[in-house]
Amino acid sequence: MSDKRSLLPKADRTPWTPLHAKLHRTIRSRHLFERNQRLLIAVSGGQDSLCLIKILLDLQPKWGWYLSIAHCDHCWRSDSQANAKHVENLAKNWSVSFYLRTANEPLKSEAAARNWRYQALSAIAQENQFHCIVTGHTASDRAETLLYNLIRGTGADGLQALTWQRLLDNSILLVRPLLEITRMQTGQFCQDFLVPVWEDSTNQDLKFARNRIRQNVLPYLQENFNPQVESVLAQTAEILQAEVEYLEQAAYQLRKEAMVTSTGEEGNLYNPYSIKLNRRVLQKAPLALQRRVMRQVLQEIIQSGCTFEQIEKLIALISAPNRSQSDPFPGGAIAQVQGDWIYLKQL
Ligand SMILES: Nc1ncnc2c1ncn2[C@@H]1O[C@H](COP(=O)(O)OP(=O)(O)OP(=O)(O)O)[C@@H](O)[C@H]1O
Repeated sequence: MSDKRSLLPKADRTPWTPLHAKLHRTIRSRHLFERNQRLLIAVSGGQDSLCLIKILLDLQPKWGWYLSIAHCDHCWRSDSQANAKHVENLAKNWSVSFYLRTANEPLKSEAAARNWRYQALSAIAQENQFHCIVTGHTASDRAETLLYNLIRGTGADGLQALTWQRLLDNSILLVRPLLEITRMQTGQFCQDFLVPVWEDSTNQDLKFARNRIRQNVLPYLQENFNPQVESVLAQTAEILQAEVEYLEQAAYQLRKEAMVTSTGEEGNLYNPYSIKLNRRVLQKAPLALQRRVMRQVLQEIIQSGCTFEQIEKLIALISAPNRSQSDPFPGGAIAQVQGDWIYLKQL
């Protein structure tokens, strides 16, 4: 494995800007990266990820990172191959190693494309000893995600969905260092320093909900309610992130307590076939934590997301008469009250 540092010749570096200073500060204060770390940067060719890689290349001499670029060709658009070539050429110009993954067949939906992309990026990272994948999600993406999930009804967890760091399935860390920088700022940066952005034609396509939020809803809110709507929504996501983390930890503790049997023996937290919850313990807890415990438990037995109604059915059992039981949940499990306990069983 070559460990040639990706170091831009001085002439190719952009001058130090407030955006450089901001990102440098964010990385340091949030401990996003360490010195000399190997970082795999996911570059679509759009303004956000190009701004990201350009600034990271400029910061590289201070941090000693080894930077590489990964691009995923979804085969979605007629120009996707040309897009990939464009990113490859930029990587070559910047003397950065480049990894490409191409989908075997066109991906049908945004969600399918995203899933495939994270799998592809993880595979590249794993094969090439990167423990960290870096994406160009911005404060604007955060605001859009918050609005999108609010409309879908995901609750606080969905509203804080774009976090600074997230562990992917294979223990590779996904890091999003641009969450305090808006799309307006990345666009201005690329324009000022002639960064050749590849315009993604699907960004204009209003058949995608996210584009309608970006192009119709947010400008409307900006004009008619609050010119700073994007920043305040991103800030709300930041606040919610800490609150959700706190509540999830508290719920985990409560669940542990509720699973301890009268003999002091601990129920198996991870075995969906042996879940029993103590109603006396749950009755004393606030509703917010009761709901989170029930959601954690349900997700394990259903093996996917659960609905508000399903959670509320379980909540009702906390104070229901003895022998009450729920209707079967998807997958066939039911919940049943036996004295102080709620048992969750596969039928
Ligand atoms: N085809 C791709 N190949 C590699 N990384 C990608 C690709 N598409 C998106 N990403 C990564 O995911 C981030 C967010 O993706 P999203 O779809 O919101 O961005 P985009 O509008 O396609 O492009 P950009 O964020 O670069 O302007 C990007 O900033 C980039 O880091």
